[in-house]
Amino acid sequence: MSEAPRSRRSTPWPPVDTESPAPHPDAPRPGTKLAVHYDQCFGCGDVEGGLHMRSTMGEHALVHSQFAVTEAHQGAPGLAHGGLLACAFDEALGSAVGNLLRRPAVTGKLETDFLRPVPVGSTLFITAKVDGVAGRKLYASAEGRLGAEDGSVAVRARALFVEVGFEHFTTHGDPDALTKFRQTPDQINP
Ligand SMILES: CCCCCCCCCC(=O)SCCNC(=O)CCNC(=O)[C@H](O)C(C)(C)COP(=O)(O)OP(=O)(O)OC[C@H]1O[C@@H](n2cnc3c(N)ncnc32)[C@H](O)[C@@H]1OP(=O)(O)O
Repeated sequence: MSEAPRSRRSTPWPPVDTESPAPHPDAPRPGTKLAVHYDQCFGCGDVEGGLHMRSTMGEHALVHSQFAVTEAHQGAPGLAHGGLLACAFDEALGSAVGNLLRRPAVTGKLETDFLRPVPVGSTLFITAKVDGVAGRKLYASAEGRLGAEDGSVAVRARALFVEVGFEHFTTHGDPDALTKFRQTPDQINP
């Protein structure tokens, strides 16, 4: 298959004027393996049937994640489910926002382009970056390549994350959320 056309994307990105994303002074150094942000997270935690994603801080403020597609992730026989691929990108994009900016945020909008089928047994190499910041609005994008860092692009995604206070998690989720984040080795924002 030839390289997927960028023409599938017609709208500008980020969609509003933004400032360049300045990495937080405490952002992990390039080469750092990023720890699980919450041990019960479906994307990166030690959850049965979860995605078990692992991420590393790269050069040039890029975050590299890997998603190994197993039989538990199928939609059609032998192929990854698109919703789970979207989940993998939500995780990878969130990891880029959380680790680079160290600002607690949740996904407001997530857009995916599925360019090639992703087979069971393959590994998707996802590279994510923060594209811009406009107040509480944090824009990020990613692409996933099949089998290797320089493999064919199979999926692209972009997302708006919205910065929230920690009361977002304690009010809407678990009142002990802050403690639970702190029990994990590397949380969203200590
Ligand atoms: C190391 C860390 C690794 C972390 C990895 C985690 C990966 C997983 C991340 C997730 O999956 S988070 C879970 C899924 N997301 C949610 O549950 C969020 C649910 N939605 C909300 O809680 C609220 O809608 C939200 C906090 C996103 C926004 O509500 P707010 O009342 O705080 O803000 P508001 O609605 O005023 O929006 C703020 C700005 O964002 C804009 N906005 C919000 N949602 C939007 C949207 N969907 N599309 C476009 N713009 C949007 C909104 O227009 C506005 O723009 P302006 O400031 O210019 O007026």
